[in-house]
Amino acid sequence: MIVNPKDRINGEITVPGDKSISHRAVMLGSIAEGITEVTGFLMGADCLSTIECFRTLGIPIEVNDKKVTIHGKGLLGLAAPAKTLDVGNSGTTIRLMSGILSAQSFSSDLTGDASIQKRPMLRIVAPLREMGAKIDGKEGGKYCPLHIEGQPLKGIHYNLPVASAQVKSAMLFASLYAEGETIIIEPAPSRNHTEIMVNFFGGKIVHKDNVIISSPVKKLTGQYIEVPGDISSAAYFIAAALILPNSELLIKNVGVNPTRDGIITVFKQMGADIELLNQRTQCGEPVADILVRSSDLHGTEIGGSLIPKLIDEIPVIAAAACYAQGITIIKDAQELKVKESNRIQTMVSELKKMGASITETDDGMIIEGSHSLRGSEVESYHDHRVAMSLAIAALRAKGETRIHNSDCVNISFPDFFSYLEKL
Ligand SMILES: O=C(O)C1=C[C@@H](OP(=O)(O)O)[C@@H](O)[C@H](O)C1
Ligand SMILES: C=C(OP(=O)(O)O)C(=O)O
Repeated sequence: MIVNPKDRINGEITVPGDKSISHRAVMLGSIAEGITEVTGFLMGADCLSTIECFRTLGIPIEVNDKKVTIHGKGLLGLAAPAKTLDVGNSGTTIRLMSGILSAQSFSSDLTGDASIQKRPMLRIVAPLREMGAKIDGKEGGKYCPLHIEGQPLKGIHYNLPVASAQVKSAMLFASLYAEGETIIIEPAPSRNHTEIMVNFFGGKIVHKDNVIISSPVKKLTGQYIEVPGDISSAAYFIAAALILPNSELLIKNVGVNPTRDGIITVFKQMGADIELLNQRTQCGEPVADILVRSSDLHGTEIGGSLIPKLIDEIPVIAAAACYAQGITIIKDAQELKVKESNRIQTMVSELKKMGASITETDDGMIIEGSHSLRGSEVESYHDHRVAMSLAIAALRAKGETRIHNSDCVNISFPDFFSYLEKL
């Protein structure tokens, strides 16, 4: 993809549906009784992988435009799969589904693409084993392919070693089937879409401070789910409107769950002019319209419990920080090393090619802003967030930027480049 500089973006947009919420709607819809209708579903490759996996497990799922209809068969209504479940590039799919599959009365195998095969799985394998699951994988369960032999499970008390919504959610899905309560303690709040949606389908998860208590359920009931726009996708256009002078952009219908809104906190900390309008709740999720105007950003420090609330937005924050006055320090973000690429390494190397003054650290990066970047040849490393973040950096660079392997935007935002073009 070739991106040329732009002096402003203006207008009103909506962004595609939230990826995390779309995955969970298919999973819960499949194990609920009756029909679940989902509007605003993200038709990105990751969520389509989740649909295909549940079809392989015998769940009829229809896809029409952005509406998905799931004919749920109840908690134990999934059928033994006739083939290995292929999660493609999606960490959320493999980790969350493992929680459900651990409790079934059949065996299953899960794998995915080259990137998924390098991502850590012991983080879910270990707690699921404690719950009684028979789950194994390559190198003793460190990596997929995973093999799961469904078993009766029991609730446990577990201190999460990393603030990961995927680990928490794998356990919460398993807890629906377990004997007794499952108690999870989080080191810092991570996205709570599973908790919200399980309760919306009739489950019982309570949350007090950093403790989450989930009780087993007898049944879940199909629901109508409206998926809001993904704040992780809105993030690219928020950043673009902030760094390009004379911009004003209204992004309508975006999920602003407080466990996901770290990017707004950080940009405001950097001096951004961002307003949340028309705040409301939709299927238990906070939603708003986001109004962004160009701003003179200054550097900031980002770390601690803010990191899980903006983990997927760090690449685009890094791109914006290149155009801020002064130094931005991002720390406590080691989790970036185990995403689709090592996002600390890949963002630092590619922004450097564009002339950024940016240094990799053990747990993040340090960016000295206000250097004007130059258009360059850069690489996405097949990581959708890296491709889109580089495109945003390119909008204010001098000259043309060529992003190699940019097709990976299909994972979470298939129309990303046509959005950019329209704006
Ligand atoms: O639960 C989810 O939907 C997600 C959780 C996060 O991963 P971790 O749980 O590994 O932090 C995030 O990076 C991913 O894009 C989606
Ligand atoms: C890390 C991501 O997703 P997943 O873990 O589901 O592959 C992402 O979308 O940035």
